[in-house]
Amino acid sequence: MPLDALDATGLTVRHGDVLAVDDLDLRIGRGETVALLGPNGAGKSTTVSAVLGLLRPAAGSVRVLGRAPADAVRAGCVGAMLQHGGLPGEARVGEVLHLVRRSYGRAGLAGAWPLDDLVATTGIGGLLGRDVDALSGGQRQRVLLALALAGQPPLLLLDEPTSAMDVEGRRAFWATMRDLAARGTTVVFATHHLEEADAVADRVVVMAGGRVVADGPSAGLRSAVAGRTVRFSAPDGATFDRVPGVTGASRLGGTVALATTDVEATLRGLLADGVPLADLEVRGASLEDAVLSLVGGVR
Ligand SMILES: Nc1ncnc2c1ncn2[C@@H]1O[C@H](COP(=O)(O)OP(=O)(O)OP(=O)(O)O)[C@@H](O)[C@H]1O
Repeated sequence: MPLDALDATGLTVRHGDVLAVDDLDLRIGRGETVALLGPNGAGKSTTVSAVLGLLRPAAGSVRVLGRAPADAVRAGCVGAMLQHGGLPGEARVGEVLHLVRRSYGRAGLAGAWPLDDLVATTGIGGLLGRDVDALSGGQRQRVLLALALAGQPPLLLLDEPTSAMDVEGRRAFWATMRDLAARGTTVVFATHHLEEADAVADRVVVMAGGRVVADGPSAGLRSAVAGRTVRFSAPDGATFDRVPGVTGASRLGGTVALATTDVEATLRGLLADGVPLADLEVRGASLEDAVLSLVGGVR
C-alpha cells in the first residue's frame, strides 16, 4: 500500500500554556489537494509547523511520507511556504535561488527543478536581479514559492500562500498548483480565501479550537448546511422577518437577503404579500456559509 503523504495521530501541540492543536487525527493520501480552513487561531499554522518538524508535539505523532518530519524535510520530500517565511537579507533573488537549487543536487534527492522552467512557472523572471529586501509582498510570495518548488518535492505545504498576491498573481498561482497536482504532487494549503479552497481543493479540512470539525469534499460540506438565501430588490423600510421559512433577514443598500429553510414557502409568502421580487436570486449555501456554521460556537 502506498505511504500516506501525511499521517498525524493524536497530534497535540502547545505554545506554552496555549493548547494550539488538540489531539488531531489527519491522514492525507498521496496526490490529494487539501485545504485547511478555520478561523484565526484555529491551529492551522501550528499544524503545518509540526508537520515540518519545526514544533515538537506535546503528544501524538506525525509521519510524512512514512518518515519523521525532520527526516522528510532533509530528504527533500517537503516544500513549504510559511506565513512568515524568511528570505536571507542583502542578497539578490537569483543568488538565493541558486543556493537553494544547489542544495538539492545532493545524491539521493530528486534533483533541482530545471532553472528556466522553475523561473517561468513561478513568474519570477523579472525578479532575479532584485534585492530580496526590495520585493513587494506578492513578489516575495512568488519567490518563496520558487524556493519551495526548487527540489521538486512530492509534498507541498503552503500557509496562506496567496495572502499578499493580486488577483492575477493568485490565478497564476492556482493554475500552477493544479498542474502540480495533476502530476501527482500532494498539495496542502491553509487559507482564508474560501473561494480558492472551493475551486482548487478536492478535500477541505475545517479546524476550530485545535481540532478537526469537518473533513470532506467542498460540495459535501456546502450541502450539509441546510438553507438557501433569497435576494431581491426592495424599497427601504419594508420588513420580511415574518415571511414563512425565513430565519434571518439582512439588507445591503436596496437589496434584501433572506435566509430561509423553505424557499418555496418563502416565495409563496412574498408573492401573496404582493412583493414584486425584482432582481430575484436564490442561492445555495457557499463554502463560507458552511464554514461559518461549522465553526460557530467552537472558537
Ligand atoms: N508562538 C506562539 N506563542 C504563543 N501562542 C501561539 C504562538 N503561535 C500561535 N499561538 C496560539 O496558538 C493558537 C493557534 O494558532 P495558529 O497560528 O496555529 O492558528 P491559525 O489557524 O494558523 O490562525 P491564523 O488563521 O490567524 O493564521 C492560537 O491561540 C495562537 O494564539
